[in-house]
Amino acid sequence: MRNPFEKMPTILLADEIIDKAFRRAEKAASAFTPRGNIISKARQREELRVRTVSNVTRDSLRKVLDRTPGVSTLPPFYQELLDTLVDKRMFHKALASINWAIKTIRGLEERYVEKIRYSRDPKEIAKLRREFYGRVASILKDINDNLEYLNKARDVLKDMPVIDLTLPTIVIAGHPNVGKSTLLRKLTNAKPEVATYPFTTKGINVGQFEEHWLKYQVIDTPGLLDRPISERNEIEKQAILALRHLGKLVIYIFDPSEYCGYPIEDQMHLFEEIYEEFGDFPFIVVLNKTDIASEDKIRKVEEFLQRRGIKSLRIAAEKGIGIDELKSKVIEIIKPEMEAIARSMGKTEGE
Ligand SMILES: Nc1nc2c(ncn2[C@@H]2O[C@H](COP(=O)(O)OP(=O)(O)OP(=O)(O)O)[C@@H](O)[C@H]2O)c(=O)[nH]1
Repeated sequence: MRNPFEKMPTILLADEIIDKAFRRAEKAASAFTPRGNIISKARQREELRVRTVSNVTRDSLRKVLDRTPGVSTLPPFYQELLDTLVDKRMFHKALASINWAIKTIRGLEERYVEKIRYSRDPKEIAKLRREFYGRVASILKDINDNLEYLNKARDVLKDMPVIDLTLPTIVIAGHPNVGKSTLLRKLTNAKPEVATYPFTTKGINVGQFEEHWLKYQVIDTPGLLDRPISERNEIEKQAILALRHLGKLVIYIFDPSEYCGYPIEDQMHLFEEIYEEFGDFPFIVVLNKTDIASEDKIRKVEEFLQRRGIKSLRIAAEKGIGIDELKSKVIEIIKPEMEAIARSMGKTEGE
């Protein structure tokens, strides 16, 4: 799946829509040669103006609705993300106001066309058309704040990371500088895709890799799973929730060399927090930078994990040491899921 907001158009604001609609109506009226007596001509010309203004306005607004996915139609991951990036309620309200404007303008169009058709006075006919213009303009101005809001939301949402929701997803966690991006690069052949999020200055790294003929995905979210929960704000908590919807497996990285700048005691503490938060997930714990870490520190971390009944794997991501073994472990855990996907794909193809 691609970013569901990718196709969201630039949204014209009230003044721009009004200008465009009125200009089109004048153009249509000047190119049109009405027939009949003076009353009939006035009726035809003004009806054309009213219909054109209504059509152009409603088309502009409908385009926004058509190309913007409704909140409730999105998978949970994107719903959480939406709420993290923009206010889901405001977003929903803005779309609803556009819907309201379309319906109201359509209703007014019918009423004014009818009034114009019944009027016998060219002056009154022109006045009715002006009145209709005024009402359309005021409806658009009423929803202008919402249009502005959607435009801002669009700028944020169209840059959402392209994360494939159908792929089994591995979430990488651990303190900054322990080697998360290095490991992601080693696990995935692809150049990690980086998209910026407001909750992290660095963006999110996504890489995919293929084993046999099935793909899976590795995500590293700097700023999210690398600090104690007490330091996280609401937005970050929500983003973690989004990760929970998506992830299938957590790879937790320790850096027993402490070159990352965090003593192993801090790392153990953070591990406990993440382990609790993702308690229902399978975990693979790796000890990175074993090429430079002291055996003493490595042992300390291993013993800490063993006390909790957790096995760990020694690696040195930069040198590629232990990566194959790690991949096998990943496959072992994810394989049942991959097979299920393969079965469902086979089924669809066979049908
Ligand atoms: N000696 C050694 N250095 C490593 C190893 N893995 C990563 N590094 C180094 O550790 C530093 C941090 O690695 P990153 O992969 O950027 O760490 P990160 O966890 O992604 O960092 P943030 O994105 O800042 O959270 C870099 O200078 C790497 O070159 C390793 O196995 N051995």
